[in-house]
Amino acid sequence: MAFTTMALVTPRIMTKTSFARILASSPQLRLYSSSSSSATADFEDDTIYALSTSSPPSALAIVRLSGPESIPTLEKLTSTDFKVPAPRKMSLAKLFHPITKQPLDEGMAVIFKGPRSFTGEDVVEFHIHGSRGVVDGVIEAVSDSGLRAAERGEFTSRAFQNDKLSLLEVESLHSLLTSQTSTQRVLALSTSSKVVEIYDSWRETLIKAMSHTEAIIDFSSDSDNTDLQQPELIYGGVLNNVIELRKKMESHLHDGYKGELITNGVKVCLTGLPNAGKSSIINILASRDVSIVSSTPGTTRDVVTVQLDLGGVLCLVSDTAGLREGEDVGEVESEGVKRALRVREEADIVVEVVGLDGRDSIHGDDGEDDDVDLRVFNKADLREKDELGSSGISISCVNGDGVDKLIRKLTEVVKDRVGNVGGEKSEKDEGSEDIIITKRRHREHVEAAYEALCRFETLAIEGEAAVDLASEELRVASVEIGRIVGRVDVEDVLDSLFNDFCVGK
Ligand SMILES: Nc1nc2c(ncn2[C@@H]2O[C@H](COP(=O)(O)OP(=O)(O)OP(=O)(O)O)[C@@H](O)[C@H]2O)c(=O)[nH]1
Ligand SMILES: [Mg+2]
Repeated sequence: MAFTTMALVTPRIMTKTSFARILASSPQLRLYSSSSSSATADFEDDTIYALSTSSPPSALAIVRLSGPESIPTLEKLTSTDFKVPAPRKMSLAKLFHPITKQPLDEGMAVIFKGPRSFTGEDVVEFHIHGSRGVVDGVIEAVSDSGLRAAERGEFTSRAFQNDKLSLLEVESLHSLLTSQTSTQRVLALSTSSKVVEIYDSWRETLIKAMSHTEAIIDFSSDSDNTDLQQPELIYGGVLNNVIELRKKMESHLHDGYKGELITNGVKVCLTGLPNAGKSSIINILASRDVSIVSSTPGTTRDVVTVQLDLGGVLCLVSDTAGLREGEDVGEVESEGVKRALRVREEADIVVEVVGLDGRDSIHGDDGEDDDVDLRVFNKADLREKDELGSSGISISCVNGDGVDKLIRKLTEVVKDRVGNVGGEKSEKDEGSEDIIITKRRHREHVEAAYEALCRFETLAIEGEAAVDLASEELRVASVEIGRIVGRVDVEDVLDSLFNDFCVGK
């Protein structure tokens, strides 16, 4: 699939006369220094530093230190009459190189005493001017003071190691740092502490249930109690608690994949017959020529995908080959059609573009393709007014008629698919416990826990005979839930996660 490297674009409603072009530049997380090794492998108790803001030049920059030598380093870089400020209070600081005594900058310094800091260690932040000269000078001075350059994500990794953040909160932070749209931002901000609390409470329920079943195992070995054949008597309230939890997991899993859609982007496929105007439409939506337009039917072969921001939701909109078959269709076009069908199949939203060849369907015949979410009748400029039916949306890529309506309608369909994330909360929603799954990893663990609880219920019916196997299923479920938050063996996840962070975070 060809994927354009263009920035995320918010399509602008276009008028007939104004085909405004917007080339928004997406915020790039540039690295000041390049480092590829993971921060988690050899976590040490030394003091680290990094530029936490983007590469110079900028108006201001932040150099951050973490570890036992942070505050002594601040003292080394300032004059003898400098008073280390109280924690969390900004103080003006004239900075000098500790050896050459060359002036570096007049900036601000703030300290955070561990454990009340982001990393849980002593942290110092220099808020300095963002020119290369100043930034390089301060970095060099800090390095000459004996501190080590931080690895990618090492500040966050220390926060995790020091129990300041759970794995799930680290993931949310990463989502926040990489968010491109308002819904991604809102989702990232809403999936940290509240979600941790819920998963932790599930795990607690499971651990309590497990301690009960373990007690039954111990008790049953030196007892000839005949009641032990009846599940209700053996498991008491535990069985009900587990069933209730299993149901909660079930509804949690049936969330329409909204979180994953918001995180990964809603896949929108433009499909239709050759020459209908699919490429013309994607170019209008992207505000640039990403796909070749020509009067020759069968022009598009490869899938061309652009990222769009539709109503605050990241969308991956794909232009695909016109669908046709027959003797005239050569090998290459045929492959294009295959790819087009695959993309259509995998899409979250299918938009069918109808050109002049699809005239018949304009009068309300929605066709037989029930996978189509939106039908767009293109080339309105070439149709008679009375030929324009009521079904779908009528547009013209030549004069811009209906394009604003198309963008509004498409945005509506997309927002319908992802629900109200990022929207205003109704009174009913206030305080609601509903959480949505944002990552495939989380879903897999909830699914595994859910399956273990289903097996538990089946085993529970067998009474005492299967109580040890049933107990094992509770253990499996609790481990799976523990893995989401990062309470149990998560080393494999950590390495790749911290490697995805930028230096300075
Ligand atoms: N008059 C008119 N011509 C249009 C309109 N939209 C597209 N065209 C023309 O129709 C032809 C086909 O447009 P494309 O956008 O390449 O169509 P396509 O659906 O991508 O075609 P394939 O890639 O072959 O499947 C080109 O000559 C366009 O200039 C329209 O709204 N009005
Ligand atoms: Mg095309």
